[in-house]
Amino acid sequence: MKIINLNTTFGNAYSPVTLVISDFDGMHKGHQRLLQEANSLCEEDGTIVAVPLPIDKKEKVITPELTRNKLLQQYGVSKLFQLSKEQVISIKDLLTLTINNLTVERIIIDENSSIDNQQLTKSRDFINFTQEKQIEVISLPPLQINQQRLTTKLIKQLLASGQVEQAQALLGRPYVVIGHVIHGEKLGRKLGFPTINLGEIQAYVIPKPGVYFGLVGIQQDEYTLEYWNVLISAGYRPTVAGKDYLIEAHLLGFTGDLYDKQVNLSFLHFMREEENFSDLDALIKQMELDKRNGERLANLVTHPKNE
Ligand SMILES: Cc1cc2nc3c(=O)[nH]c(=O)nc-3n(C[C@H](O)[C@H](O)[C@H](O)COP(=O)(O)O)c2cc1C
Ligand SMILES: Nc1ncnc2c1ncn2[C@@H]1O[C@H](COP(=O)(O)OP(=O)(O)O)[C@@H](O)[C@H]1O
Repeated sequence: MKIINLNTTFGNAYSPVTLVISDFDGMHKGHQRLLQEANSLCEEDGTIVAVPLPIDKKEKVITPELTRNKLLQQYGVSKLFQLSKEQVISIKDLLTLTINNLTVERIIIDENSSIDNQQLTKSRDFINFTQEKQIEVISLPPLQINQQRLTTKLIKQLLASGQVEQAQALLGRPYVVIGHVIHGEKLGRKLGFPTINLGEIQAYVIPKPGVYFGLVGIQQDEYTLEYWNVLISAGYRPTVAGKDYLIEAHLLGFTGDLYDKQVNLSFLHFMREEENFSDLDALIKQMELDKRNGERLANLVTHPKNE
């Protein structure tokens, strides 16, 4: 997938194209449907260009840029119009620039996409502009799941309440956080439960504090990924007077050194609330119980390691 920066003028080199417009945060089933529609309408050699609408920089996201772009590519997008981090531009100017730089045959758009709190497809400017350029506009309504509109906000709410299975159903894949293993307080090993601590995860939506069952993928090299069942502790660690929200994971049955490795952590099942234990012995006792419960769950799931 080619990433096109909007500072460049491209003339009509890529004509004709289908633009798919959305915020694409989460790349959930609603986003996937927009791209499926684009794939089914495009000729064999038709080009699908994604235009991610900017997200408020303060907002936590489900899929940071790298993950989102990888998924866009998997769903058949061949070019991505993207703003650099420093670029500040209105949605209107973003669309004008994009459309002026390409020969756009059609636009597939999320009906909910809005500009200045107004539905984009209802905005006079958008209607006039697309009519003037004779661009077909296909506006798709949001998917309805159990009488609820499928939105990124809904998935964020599910994660905030620990409902990771429901989030997984709407994403079409588990909620995954990717980070590097950093050093912590080195207490885990003394308790008999060493944990990899994930760094560089500030951009992510944080799931409800608690203990989860999950899966970790460890990137060994470009071609090798290893999977392990994990107990994830996500939260503030009140028992050891932790301050910041932290995501850490104990790999079931693993020994070895994982510092600095890149890992992806899938949240599969919420096991229990995070507790403030009166002492470390009480915490260890509970972690041993978590381990037995985790091992039971591990026997219920299949994943690449077992296949
Ligand atoms: C399975 C598991 C369950 C945990 N549950 C709690 C908990 O309920 N409350 C808490 O304060 N910390 C909990 N923790 C976090 C531990 O306090 C933390 O892993 C320990 O302080 C080691 O930290 P370190 O990795 O910085 O050495 C849990 C950790 C694991 C692995
Ligand atoms: N089963 C395991 N699960 C997680 N980490 C393990 C495991 N076995 C060994 N390790 C190693 O131990 C480290 C965690 O030990 P810990 O005492 O919790 O230190 P820290 O506080 O730096 O995370 C991990 O980063 C990893 O390199």
